[in-house]
Amino acid sequence: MADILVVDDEADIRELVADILEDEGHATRTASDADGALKAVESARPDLIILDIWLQGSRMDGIEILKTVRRNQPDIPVVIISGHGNIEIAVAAVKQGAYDFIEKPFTTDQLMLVSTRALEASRLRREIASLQEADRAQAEIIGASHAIVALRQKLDRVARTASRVLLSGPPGSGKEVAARYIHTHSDRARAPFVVLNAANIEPAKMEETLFGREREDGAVVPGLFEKASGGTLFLDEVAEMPAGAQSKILRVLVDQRFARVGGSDMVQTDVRVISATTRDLQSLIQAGRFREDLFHRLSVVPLETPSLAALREDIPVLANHFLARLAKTEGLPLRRLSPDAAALLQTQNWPGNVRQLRNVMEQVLILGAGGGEISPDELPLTAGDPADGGAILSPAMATLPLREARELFERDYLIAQINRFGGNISRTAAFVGMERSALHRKLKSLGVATVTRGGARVAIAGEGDGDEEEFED
Ligand SMILES: Nc1ncnc2c1ncn2[C@@H]1O[C@H](COP(=O)(O)OP(=O)(O)OP(=O)(O)O)[C@@H](O)[C@H]1O
Repeated sequence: MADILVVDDEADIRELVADILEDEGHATRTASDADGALKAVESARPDLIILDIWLQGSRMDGIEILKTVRRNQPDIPVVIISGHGNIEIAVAAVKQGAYDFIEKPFTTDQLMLVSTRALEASRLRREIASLQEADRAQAEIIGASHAIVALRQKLDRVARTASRVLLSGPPGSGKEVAARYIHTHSDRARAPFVVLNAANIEPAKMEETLFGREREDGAVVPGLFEKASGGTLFLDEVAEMPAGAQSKILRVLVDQRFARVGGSDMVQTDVRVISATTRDLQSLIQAGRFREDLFHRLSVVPLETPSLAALREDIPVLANHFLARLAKTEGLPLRRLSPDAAALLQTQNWPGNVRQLRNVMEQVLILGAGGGEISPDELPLTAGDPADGGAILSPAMATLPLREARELFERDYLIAQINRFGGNISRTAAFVGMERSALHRKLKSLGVATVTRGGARVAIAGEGDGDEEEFED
C-alpha cells in the first residue's frame, strides 16, 4: 500500500482518481492548489504525487509545483495529468523530472498502469541506493584517534597504487573494512571485490575455489580469480592456505597467469590481491607452514589494524556510529549513548575488538527497554581479560573523577573488610594497615556506619538514617 497525493483543482477528478487508487488498496490524500499540495508533502513524504498541470486559483501551476518538489525531495515520483492537446507541456514536465504523464480523459487502466510503474521504479531506485549505501558503509573507517587517522592516511596512499597489501591485526579489528576501503578508493572500484576466507574452505576444495575447473565436457566453472577480474581479491586468514594452493597463488602473482583445475590452457589475470591474517606469519614461516617467497609477494605493503584497546578514545564515536547505522539498516530504534555510558565502554576490555563493540550495541538496541539516551546500567559489561591491558571498572566508578572514585573504592573496600572481620574495628585496622583512630575518622568521613542485622553487626554506607550504631573496637 502506497501513500499517494492527488493534486487537482476539479473536485470530481480528485475524487475519481482517489477512488480508483483506493480501490487498488492505496491510501490517498488530496489537495486543490499549490499551498495545499506543498503542505501535504511537507507534513509526510508521499510515495507518489498525481499532479494536474492547470490549477485554477492556485498561486503556482503544476509545473512550478513539480519544480519545487524536485528541488526539495527529488526522490518522490510525480505523474502529471495534462489536459487534452497539451502534450508539449506534459513533455516539458517529464524533462523537468516528472516520471510520466497521462492525458485527460484517461481510463482507470491507464491511471493504474502509470501509477504502478512509477511506484515500482521509485522502489527500485531506493533499493539500489540503499544497497550502494550498505556497500559504502562496509568500506567506511570510523575514528579520529591518532591510530585511525594514521591508518586511513596509509590506506589512502596505498589505494592510489597497485601494490599488494598484507593486513595484520587481531580478529574484528577491521581488516576486511580496510581491504574494502583500499578497493573503493582505487581505480578498480567499479570492478568486483571478491572475498575468500581460507579458514572456511576445505583444503581439498581450495584450488578449485580459487582457480575454477574445466570439466571433461569442456564446460568452465570460473574460480574467484576469474570472478575478481579487473578488481580485488581479498584473501582473509591467508595463514590457513594449504601448501598446494600457496604454490599456485605464488605462480599467479609472478606470472599473472594460471590454469584451471582439470585444464591446461593458461588464463591471463589482472587481479589485485589484498590478504589478511590474525596470525604471525613469520613464526609460521619458521615452522615451515607458510612459504616465505609467497609472504614477500603478498606483503609488499604490510599494514596493521589496531586493537580496540588502542582506540579507546574512538569508542564513543564508533559506538554511536553503529547505533545510528543499526537504526537505519535493521529498523531498530534510534538511540545514542549517554556520556556516562560512553565513558563506561571506554573502560572495558574488548577482546573481540570493533566487531564486539558493534555486537554489544546491537544487543542494547534489541534488548533495551526504551528510547532516549542509553544509560550505563543498560550496557552488558564485557568480562575482560586483564592481560589485555586496561582495568575493568564498575559502572559507578568509571564515570567519576579520581578523588570521588577513590572515595567510592575506599568505602566499598572498608565495608567489605569490616564485614569480613565481623564488624571488629581493631582487627580490621590491623589488617588494612591503619591506626584504629585513623580508621574511625576515615569511616566517619566516608559515611560508613554499622547496623545490627539478624544478630550480626554489619557495615553499611549510611547517610545517617538513625539506625546506625558506633563501631565496636
Ligand atoms: N574503524 C572502523 N570503523 C568502522 N567500522 C569498523 C572499523 N573497524 C571494524 N569495523 C567493523 O567491525 C566489524 C569487524 O570488522 P572486519 O570484519 O573488517 O574485521 P576483521 O579484522 O576482518 O575480522 P576477522 O579477523 O575476524 O576477519 C565490521 O562490522 C566492521 O564494519
